[in-house]
Amino acid sequence: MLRNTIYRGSFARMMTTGQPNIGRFTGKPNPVTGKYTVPFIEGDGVGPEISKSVKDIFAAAKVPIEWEPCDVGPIFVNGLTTIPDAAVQSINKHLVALKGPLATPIGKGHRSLNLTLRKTFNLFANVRPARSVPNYKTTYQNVDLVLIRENTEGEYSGIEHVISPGVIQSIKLITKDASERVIRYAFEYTRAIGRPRLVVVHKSTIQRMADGLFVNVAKELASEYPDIELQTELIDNTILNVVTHPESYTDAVSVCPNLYGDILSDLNSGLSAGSLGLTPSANIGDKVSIFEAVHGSAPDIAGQNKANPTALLLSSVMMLNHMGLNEHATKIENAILSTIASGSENRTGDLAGTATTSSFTEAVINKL
Ligand SMILES: NC(=O)C1=CN([C@@H]2O[C@H](COP(=O)(O)OP(=O)(O)OC[C@H]3O[C@@H](n4cnc5c(N)ncnc54)[C@H](O)[C@@H]3O)[C@@H](O)[C@H]2O)C=CC1
Ligand SMILES: O=C(O)CCC(=O)C(=O)O
Repeated sequence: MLRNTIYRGSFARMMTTGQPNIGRFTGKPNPVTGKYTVPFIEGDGVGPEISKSVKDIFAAAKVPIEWEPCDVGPIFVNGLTTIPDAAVQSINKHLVALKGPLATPIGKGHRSLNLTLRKTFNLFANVRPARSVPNYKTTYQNVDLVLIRENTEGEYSGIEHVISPGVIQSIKLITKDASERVIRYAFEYTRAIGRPRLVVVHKSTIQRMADGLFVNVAKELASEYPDIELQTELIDNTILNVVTHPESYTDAVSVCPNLYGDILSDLNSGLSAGSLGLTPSANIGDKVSIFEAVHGSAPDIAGQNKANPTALLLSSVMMLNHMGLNEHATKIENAILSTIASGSENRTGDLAGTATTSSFTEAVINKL
């Protein structure tokens, strides 16, 4: 009974009671202050602006969290991109972090720090829910999509070679271990939020060995989850179905290899909100988890007080639920959703409103 009611009517609240058995938070508050320490990577571009919004709202809501600034500025070790030891130690100590967007230079300089973080902490599953906001009308209504993306390999393995001038080989690495880890998590997650269906999105007609392995692992694991119906779907069919009938996925969780998940989740954001500014995510590992917005550093609007902080705020709500601070999560989530629903003067430009990052933040604080 509980399983069918957990996810309904809430945005990003699926982790409240229905915690999967994998990747649970084991951190403890400081025994003296009663507060949890959470490393905060504010990020680039709009990162500092939307991070300030989170900090202001958390302070107003009296959330028992102390932020620890976390610098992940790139360091090169034997030519490989890595992050400072202090950041690794802080995140390993506190077992959780909140992260703003990190920009990646194109074609030169350091490798993506987003990927480096996911690899460093083995954050194997990226949970990306995309839901319509109640009373905020977009082209599509009642969209409620949950996507889990493999987060450590696939096309993001960073293995590329020049075979000969003008010929590049880029390797999509798929391993049984990583596939098993994310698909098992996806089964557990589907069960925990009370959905009856897990859809494996793939292209094994073409990527016969790589996606074939991913699909076969799912089929093998399915016998351990007789309460969940496993379906497989070619990615091109998924794209068409999700655009024409997004409501047909409201009883399902989807899981897919890395790049498909990156692309599909932006599509899901567009369908649910018409913007990237609302979609949160959780990068889950066995020990550590890092929460971040799906969007990037939005350099086109950085420093202009225009960014929508909701995606990072909802990521922080997912984090609070993950940490068991459910009441604070619900309070902040409700304040955000009712602010967005309250009219265009309280919505940022990406939602066709006139609010600034700071006026939206004020409005949320007034609704706490
Ligand atoms: N997880 C991460 O930290 C990610 C980082 N990136 C990095 O971000 C940089 C910019 O990437 P883009 O491809 O331009 O994608 P982007 O997500 O930064 O921006 C795409 C479009 O969405 C808008 N947008 C994004 N977030 C918004 C917000 N909170 N409020 C209002 N509008 C918003 C932007 O203004 C832009 O028009 C790149 O360096 C990229 O590597 C990109 C995606 C994810
Ligand atoms: O790291 C980047 O530059 C982009 C990362 C990204 O799009 C993602 O995987 O979320």
